Amino acid sequence: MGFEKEALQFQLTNSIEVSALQFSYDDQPPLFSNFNLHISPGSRCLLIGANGSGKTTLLRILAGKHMVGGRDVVRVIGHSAFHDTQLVCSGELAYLGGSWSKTVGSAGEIPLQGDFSAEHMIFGVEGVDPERREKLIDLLDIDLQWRMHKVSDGQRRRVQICMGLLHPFQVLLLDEVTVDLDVVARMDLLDFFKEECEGRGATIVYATHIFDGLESWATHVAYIQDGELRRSEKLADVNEMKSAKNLYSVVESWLRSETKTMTKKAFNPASHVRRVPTVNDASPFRSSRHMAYYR
Ligand SMILES: Nc1ncnc2c1ncn2[C@@H]1O[C@H](COP(=O)(O)OP(=O)(O)OP(=O)(O)O)[C@@H](O)[C@H]1O
Repeated sequence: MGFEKEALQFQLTNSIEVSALQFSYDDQPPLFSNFNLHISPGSRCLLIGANGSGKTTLLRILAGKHMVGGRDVVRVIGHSAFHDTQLVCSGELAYLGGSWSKTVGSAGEIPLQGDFSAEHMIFGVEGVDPERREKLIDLLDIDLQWRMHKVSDGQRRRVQICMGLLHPFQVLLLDEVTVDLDVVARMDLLDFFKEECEGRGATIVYATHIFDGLESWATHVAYIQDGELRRSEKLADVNEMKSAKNLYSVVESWLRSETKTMTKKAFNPASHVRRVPTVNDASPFRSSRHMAYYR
């Protein structure tokens, strides 16, 4: 199936459209109920939310990894993310997730075991423009002789990222993949993403807890709380940004006000949504949304 990319590009108002999404994991209450999201072409959208708010799940749904309702619920560049498998096969929709064992863009599932070189991995991806491949190898400062089972986490991550970007994506979903990268690699990669959006009209959704350098990088923010979209707007329109030091402090204030709201709800006898905290909740081993700040 040919996608007639350029014709589509002109017609599309949104490269990502989520309409009335419902989703729950087995035997759990719904994580998303009537969730809507629209992201326009060329956007670099930060997906923000506390730990467990649903960012990874949403990105995986956008990546077509979960079937959710009919063909019109999740549309990516005009196609059903789940049903139109060509989206992923062609590399137009790429997903870079948090772990090496996950699907790497259009390259499929990457096995972890075995003594493979970086060269073997990277050159194993077919149908790639050699110039783009060289550019990425250079950008990510990859030594093709690296043995994948002997390199550091950050070096392994560079190879993973390189493979995921080999095909020129139209939509790229990033689930905190820059976490192991050093500052230079991270900034160079962010610059590359910016070029891809500005030059080719590509769209990026980036879930992260690290906000350094993102004020001037991101064009939009989408903030979710417990599976609900709280804000979705241009970064330039975020009011709090006008008086805040940086994006980090704005996000910190959003997440802190979540905690306050939750505490109020927990102590409100009329509320059946939140349970009242117990003594055990003071345990240092209990998961906390503020772990987000330390990642
Ligand atoms: N495979 C799964 N089965 C059941 N529940 C899951 C599964 N994956 C995630 N969840 C639950 O869904 C909710 C959202 O998880 P998700 O991983 O999407 O959050 P997140 O915003 O990406 O969090 P983080 O910032 O910690 O990465 C959490 O309550 C989590 O426990």
